[in-house]
Amino acid sequence: MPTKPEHQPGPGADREVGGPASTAGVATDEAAPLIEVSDLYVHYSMRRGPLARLSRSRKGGDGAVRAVDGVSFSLRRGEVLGLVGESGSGKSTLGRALLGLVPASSGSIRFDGTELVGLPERRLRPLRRRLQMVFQDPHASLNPAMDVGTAVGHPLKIHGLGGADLQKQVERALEMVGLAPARRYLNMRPADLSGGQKQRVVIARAAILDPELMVADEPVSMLDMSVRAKILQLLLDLRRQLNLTYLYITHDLATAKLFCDRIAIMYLGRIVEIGRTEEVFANPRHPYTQALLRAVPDLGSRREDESEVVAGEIPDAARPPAGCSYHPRCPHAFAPCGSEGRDLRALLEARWAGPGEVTERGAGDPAGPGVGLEREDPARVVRLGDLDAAGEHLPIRPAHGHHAADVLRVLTRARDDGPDEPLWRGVRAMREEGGQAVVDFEPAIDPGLLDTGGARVACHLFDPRFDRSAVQQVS
Ligand SMILES: Nc1ncnc2c1ncn2[C@@H]1O[C@H](COP(=O)(O)OP(=O)(O)OP(=O)(O)O)[C@@H](O)[C@H]1O
Repeated sequence: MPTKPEHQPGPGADREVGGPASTAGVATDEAAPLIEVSDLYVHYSMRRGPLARLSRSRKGGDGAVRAVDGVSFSLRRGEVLGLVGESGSGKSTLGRALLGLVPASSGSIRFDGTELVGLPERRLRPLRRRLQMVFQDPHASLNPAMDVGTAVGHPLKIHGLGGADLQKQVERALEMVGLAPARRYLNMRPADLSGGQKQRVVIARAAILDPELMVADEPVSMLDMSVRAKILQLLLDLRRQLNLTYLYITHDLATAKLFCDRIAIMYLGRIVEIGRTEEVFANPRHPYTQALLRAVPDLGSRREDESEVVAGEIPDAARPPAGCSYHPRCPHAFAPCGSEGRDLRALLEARWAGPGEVTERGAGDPAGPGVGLEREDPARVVRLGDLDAAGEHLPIRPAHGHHAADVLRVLTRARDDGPDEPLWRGVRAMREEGGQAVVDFEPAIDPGLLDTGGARVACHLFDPRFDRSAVQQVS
């Protein structure tokens, strides 16, 4: 059973069909998107093995890592789209899926009109020449025993394109990536090259096939600062020379700003914001985009508080949060975003880890009724494991020796001490029923990408169906 409802698009949450400069709708080959991704899911099954059992028993998920969880976008020819997000957001998986390196679980990837999902390997093989990837670590991408000339010529041979002029093509490719004169490099091995030179060889090896789409997965993040801009410039030069289209995968917004026409911000398998680079940087809309931008020192104009980066950790993709996946970290989360038991548990545990406080012991407390200065360990009163259950109505059993009223006391105190915690905006009621405390949450609604007149954003703050007044008071 999925732990999260399938994507429920909000109004205007139709597919992303090309950037603002897109000529979608004009019936020419130039105007047609090179890549069109629709409702793509890539889940890694963890059905077997001890890790899967642990994952299922602890978290109650279906055991699948939802690495890409309903993604739609398109890419025009010659466009550079940046895919930005923290580690674990699903960027690499999405990039690999476009090239058929990991199988899609469902959805569609149309490349120049051909559906790639479900295409048999023998029909995918000829297309691979047109789809290339550059990885983060040039050292790991090259065989240390293979000289540069052989490495760069290798893909031509594999695709049966290595004719009599193979050597000339290799030299041309090397010179195209700035390794000139090419003859000087042909017999070198990776160990003879700097990091930047190695990445140039890797790029030459991809470019020699005259590809149309290049997925560049963190292509400069392992290089010295001094060469990063040069490699990015090289990729831009190749775009012009070869009419290349790029999907540029990075966690680094500063390079994305330099390199990309459009930016897609990815969070836990979803695109949460997509728009023209200038627009996203000048007016970030999604709270996650805003937090990412604040965390980039180079983009200091938006940085209000040194300590304010993206709070908390990216959640487990095997069991994404209810509603908006970003809600547990979002200071603006409100009723529809999806408060749930896990958020309550995190809040109680954080309180317990905080400074001591005056607590009132209930009649059933083993220490006897009274008042004391101590840390209030919620586990003494509440069966914390009950808080891990999903659903709008959360029954919570009192711990041994306690009553439902004690549980409600703990919860009420937590709320009174921090009424502005976004979690409480999603709590409709706390009540007693059949000897248990029950927390009723507001229904969690999964946000779809909404048109905001600039970027498209998956955030309920931009959905006119919802009353944001509770949020405005605190933001
Ligand atoms: N082969 C795999 N089997 C199971 N889970 C995987 C596999 N590859 C990636 N994952 C999981 O899928 C999710 C997305 O990972 P992915 O590498 O695509 O993210 P990313 O944003 O590219 O992160 P990074 O920047 O660290 O590479 C993560 O939870 C990751 O642990």
